[in-house]
Amino acid sequence: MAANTEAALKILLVDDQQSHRMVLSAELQARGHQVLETDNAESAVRLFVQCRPDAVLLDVEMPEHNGHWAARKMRETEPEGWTPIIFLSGLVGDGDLATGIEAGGDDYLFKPVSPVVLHAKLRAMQRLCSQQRQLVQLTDQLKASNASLQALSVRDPLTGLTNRRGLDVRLDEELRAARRDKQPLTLMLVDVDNFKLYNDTAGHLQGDQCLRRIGQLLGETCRRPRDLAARFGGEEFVILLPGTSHSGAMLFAKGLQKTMRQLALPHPAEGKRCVTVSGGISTCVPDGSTTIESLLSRADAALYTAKSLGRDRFFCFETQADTNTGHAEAGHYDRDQGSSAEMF
Ligand SMILES: Nc1nc2c(ncn2[C@@H]2O[C@H](COP(=O)(O)OP(=O)(O)OP(=O)(O)O)[C@@H](O)[C@H]2O)c(=O)[nH]1
Repeated sequence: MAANTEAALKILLVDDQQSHRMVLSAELQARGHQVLETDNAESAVRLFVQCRPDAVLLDVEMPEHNGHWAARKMRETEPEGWTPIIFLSGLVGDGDLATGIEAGGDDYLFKPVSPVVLHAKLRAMQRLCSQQRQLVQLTDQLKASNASLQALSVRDPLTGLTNRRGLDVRLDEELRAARRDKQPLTLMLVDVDNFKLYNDTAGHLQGDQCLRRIGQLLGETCRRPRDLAARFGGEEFVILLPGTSHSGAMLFAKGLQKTMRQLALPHPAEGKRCVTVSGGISTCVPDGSTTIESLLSRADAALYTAKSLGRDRFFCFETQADTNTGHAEAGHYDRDQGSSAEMF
């Protein structure tokens, strides 16, 4: 490349007169630019799409379609991008200039083109182009940062589960969907038993570790795409099971208890063997009067009962069934929606 301040560009040169093209092309190539040439508007648009040049030098007066037409078409192919288009014209009227800019052109060069003016304009376009690229890059970075901030804002840092804020959003969505589709929705409040004792005996850091492990287990237990495990706060978790009936919820809870037993997290307090959890279940096909608060308060009441009955169990508000007494076992173990075993 010759000694100048322009970086090499890929330039699409469109002019129906071969002699003009030859002069300009030679001038541009002497400065190290790569030149793509064509003599008509239609093939110019095709080349523009195929080769994505860095800049376009576009004759205005051409047979068939003129340069303004080509500029319009080029702009249509890059709604979010911007490639500099400089018109080459023998016309000097204000009206022509305005029409060209209106059609998507950025500047005008009047024939015969002065090499000094040509390179000055190319440099100016390059500057604008690189600023625009930086802006696009910054915008992309900003979008990525926003997306990760958004993800962080709904994540509980200790367990990695969805936090209360994320839960509120999902609860609202699932409640609306269940109401609309007339499908059951199960909400469980899961609380670690005797956790104050755990902390008091093993210390808060060890307590955190225990919560992390339980959070992981709950997350892994929620296998269906719309199932959700969330940290409700403190040592309390929420499990949301869309499309899951009373019987399905009991089946899920029993499975969870089994996994907890297999995990056998030791409880550090004297007289205690393993960490257990209790759960309150609320299942309903929501109607117009069902709210997030009413679901949570029924699950909370059921959790209170589970605790009072001796902990290490799940209790269902609507059926008053207890996972440890076998009340709900009479053939109601199909978690799938629409089962004939549903109890509503
Ligand atoms: N380590 C740790 N402890 C927490 C966290 N959040 C809440 N806790 C503790 O969890 C304990 C909950 O105690 P309680 O509400 O009395 O419940 P519990 O001791 O589990 O008793 P039951 O629920 O009746 O079985 C309190 O000591 C809280 O300080 C946390 O993020 N990390």
